[in-house]
Amino acid sequence: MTPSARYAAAIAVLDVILGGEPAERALTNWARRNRYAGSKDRAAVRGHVFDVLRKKRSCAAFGAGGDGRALVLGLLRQTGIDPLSIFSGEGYAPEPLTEDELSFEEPSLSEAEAADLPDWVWPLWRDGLGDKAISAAQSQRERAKVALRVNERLGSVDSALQSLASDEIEAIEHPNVIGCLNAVSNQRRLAQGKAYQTGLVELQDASSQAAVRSWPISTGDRVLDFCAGGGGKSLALAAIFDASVTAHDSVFDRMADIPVRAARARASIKVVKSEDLDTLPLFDVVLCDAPCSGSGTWRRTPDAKWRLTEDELRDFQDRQVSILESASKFLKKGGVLIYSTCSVLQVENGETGARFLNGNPNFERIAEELIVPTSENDGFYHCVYKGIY
Ligand SMILES: C[S@@+](CC[C@H](N)C(=O)[O-])C[C@H]1O[C@@H](n2cnc3c(N)ncnc32)[C@H](O)[C@@H]1O
Repeated sequence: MTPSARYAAAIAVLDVILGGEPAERALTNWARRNRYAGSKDRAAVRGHVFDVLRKKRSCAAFGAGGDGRALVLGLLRQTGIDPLSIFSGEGYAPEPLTEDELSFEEPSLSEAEAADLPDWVWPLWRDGLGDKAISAAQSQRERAKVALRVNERLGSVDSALQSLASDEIEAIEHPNVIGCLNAVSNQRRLAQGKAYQTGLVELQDASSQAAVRSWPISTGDRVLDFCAGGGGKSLALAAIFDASVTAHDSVFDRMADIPVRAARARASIKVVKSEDLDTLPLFDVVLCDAPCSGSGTWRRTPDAKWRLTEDELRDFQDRQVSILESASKFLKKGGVLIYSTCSVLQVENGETGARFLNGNPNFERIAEELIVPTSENDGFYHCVYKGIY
């Protein structure tokens, strides 16, 4: 496909997404209907679609409209690509620009438009991030890095870099987070590469890695990962602390990959059903990596940024408080309860914690950190509570 044809395809997919279809499904359906598109074409179309979704508001302002065509026009204008070179009407290119489209004046954007956030989210974002609000929002307008955690039980950073290099995957050490690498070339080879297949590296964002490393966990502690999902935190806990990790999730099937991932990492992680938790001895540490809006990771799932509603955000807080309360029942007296989200909004972070502490005065907060999203890492919040009697 020519570059113009890829943009034309992106326009078509965006129109489907704007009609209400989730982004991933719209892209998969497009690829099924257009079998001639090779893997590079699919990756390019996907890249254009996600670039637009991350910057949908500013693209609409720069493209003077809200449909796929206007959004792609707005994207090109923001990225400095001459729209005339794409909207040529030749072959499978988008139709040439109309006179209206050609008469463009640079728009003046509101703060929320420039931040590419919904109007109602912007004040919450600013309250959560203070003087970092604008830079954090800008970071969510760009593609995320591909971050890896070196499994230090299986090898060193150097051995991981060498193994990746033998598969022609170039990686560099993260500037601030120990044991974290950023894959900078041939990222699509990772999953089949030796380093990943042998468990020497695992995909995990730098902010999650930094947070896990800071937690007060000792070798041999019994840790319950109460909201384990696919097991990203369970694997990091097992690798970093050599802890005995039990994984639980209210949706058991979400943990289906944990045994395979744990075997690859040579970690021992016990996966349990909700009804079996009561039969286990109480834990030294309980982690609640709770469901949330994902506002710190919106560059990865940009359509979620535009779908979130105020009611859903309040519902998240209610669920988070209830999860903390349920999970804390499995903690030993004096144990450590850790709460984390990949959100930067106080509604889901400090406010959730305050409600939990209000109803549970037998806990005190001993540490709290909001990791601000940057080009190097996602946003992440974590808070450590200790049982005091
Ligand atoms: C943010 S995800 C967890 C991500 C995972 N810890 C990781 O690092 O890959 C939140 C998980 O919480 C689970 N969940 C939702 N409500 C829950 C509840 N009441 N009890 C336990 N888990 C719950 C969801 O099924 C989801 O898998």
